[in-house]
Amino acid sequence: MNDQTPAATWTGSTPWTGQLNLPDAEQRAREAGHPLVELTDVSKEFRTPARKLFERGQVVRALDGASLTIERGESVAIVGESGSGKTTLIRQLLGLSKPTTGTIRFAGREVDARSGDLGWLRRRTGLVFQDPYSSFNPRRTIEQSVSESLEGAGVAGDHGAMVRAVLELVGLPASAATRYPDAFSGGQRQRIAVARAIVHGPELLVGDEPVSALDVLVRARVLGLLAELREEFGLTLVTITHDLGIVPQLAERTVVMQGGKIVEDGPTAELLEAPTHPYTRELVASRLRLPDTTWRGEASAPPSEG
Ligand SMILES: Nc1ncnc2c1ncn2[C@@H]1O[C@H](COP(=O)(O)OP(=O)(O)OP(=O)(O)O)[C@@H](O)[C@H]1O
Repeated sequence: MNDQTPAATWTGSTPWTGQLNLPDAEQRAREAGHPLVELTDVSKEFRTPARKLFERGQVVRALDGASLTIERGESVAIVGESGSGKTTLIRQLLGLSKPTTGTIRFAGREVDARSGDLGWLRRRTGLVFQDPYSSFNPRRTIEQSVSESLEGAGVAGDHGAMVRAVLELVGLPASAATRYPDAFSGGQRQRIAVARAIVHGPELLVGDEPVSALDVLVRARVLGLLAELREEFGLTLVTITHDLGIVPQLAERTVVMQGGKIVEDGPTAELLEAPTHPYTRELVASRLRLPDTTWRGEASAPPSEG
């Protein structure tokens, strides 16, 4: 089977039950006045290991006073050079790491990474990693891997049926559930990674370079899938990318990071057309000068579907 399937055309017979986990009317009313995500003056410092005895390691300020508000249903791209703090920002946002200073709120509720009780946030968020090859355990079936999100979010019910339904939702046959990752091409694995990130019905889907390992055609299809999921289920998307070329298709709003700071934040079209910060101007200019350097062929041949 090659990756020709149109994005998010759900033709399965089992309804995708992930959406049943969304907040009920009472909770929605309680949260109505709050943005989905709110970072206020968030900084994160790391201390690098000391090289000599009695010496203290150096402090790296990975995030420096970042404030960001994301409303429900928005799609936001986060761009910036390597080391600018993009991953650190989303790790704070998902409660995977505690900021040194500042606060993070999700739907008005404070995210405390040390509370040990972030099940509520796991249920409401999903994450897609960059590498479709290393992000799956080769010894676990697709059903086992995708089910992990349901277990992590504490979702009750028939996990097998939920996995099959979500696989169909992302354009794969339900029979993919019983196969192993090496049966799938890079693009198909990224569809499965999307399935794993949404199976439990999150409202926020975060992607850390989710398409940068894919060739241009497959990349466009996976971006199309994300756009359709957003439209159909009202998902909020936050996506890190190095590639300014995909930003117009991906997000109507772009946040530019440099040295741990958010240096520009605005509508994508305006930001690319008339960047105001010198660093954004530099990024846009270098994009225009360079060919598409991230192009790569698919690393495995498309398998045949028996
Ligand atoms: N656990 C850590 N310990 C020490 N320094 C860290 C740690 N995590 C991140 N850093 C440093 O913080 C800075 C920001 O890193 P981060 O990974 O957030 O950047 P990035 O923009 O996501 O980069 P890339 O695009 O390469 O993934 C970098 O200087 C990085 O070396």
